[in-house]
Amino acid sequence: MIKSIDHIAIAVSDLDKAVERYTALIGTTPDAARIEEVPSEHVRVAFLSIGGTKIELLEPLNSDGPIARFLEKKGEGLHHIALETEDLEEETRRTAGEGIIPISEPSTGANNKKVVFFNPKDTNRVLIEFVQKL
Ligand SMILES: CC[C@@H](C(=O)O)C(=O)SCCNC(=O)CCNC(=O)[C@H](O)C(C)(C)COP(=O)(O)OP(=O)(O)OC[C@H]1O[C@@H](n2cnc3c(N)ncnc32)[C@H](O)[C@@H]1OP(=O)(O)O
Ligand SMILES: [Co+2]
Repeated sequence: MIKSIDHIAIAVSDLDKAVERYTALIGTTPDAARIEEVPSEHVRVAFLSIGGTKIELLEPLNSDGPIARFLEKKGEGLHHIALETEDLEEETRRTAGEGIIPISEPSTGANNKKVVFFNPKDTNRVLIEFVQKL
């Protein structure tokens, strides 16, 4: 079952500036952001909590990954929506039954969570991530 919206992700070219801007917008301070690098996705990421969900700001670590490609082609902006589930395997089996198949096998995302992505072509041109706490 999908429980909640875990995060809404925005691709940015300068993470530190984006953290300043978004914490100013939300009404908190930059030290409220949880920042980490996820080399497997070629990103540096900041999470800002809002109520029960989060904004995820994504900056490319290098020119190889999906965020670098996205910025090059589309520029900064909304990148994906992540939905939280308690059982990623069960949920992806369920979606496969509906003809919606993940792009790749589950991998480890930020905060050591298990994540999987769906092709935006299958979801009305919005990239969807499923995420499970381990
Ligand atoms: C921090 C870790 C983790 C977490 O814990 O939360 C993350 O969030 S990591 C986030 C970054 N990782 C990913 O995005 C992984 C999944 N993404 C992919 O596999 C690829 O980016 C992609 C979606 C399959 C597209 O890759 P690729 O085919 O290499 O890029 P193209 O530029 O050729 O795009 C093809 C097609 O897809 C459209 N597209 C690309 N990105 C998006 C997007 N974010 N939202 C909507 N549509 C997107 C792109 O416009 C192309 O469309 P057409 O031009 O119509 O073919
Ligand atoms: Co994400």
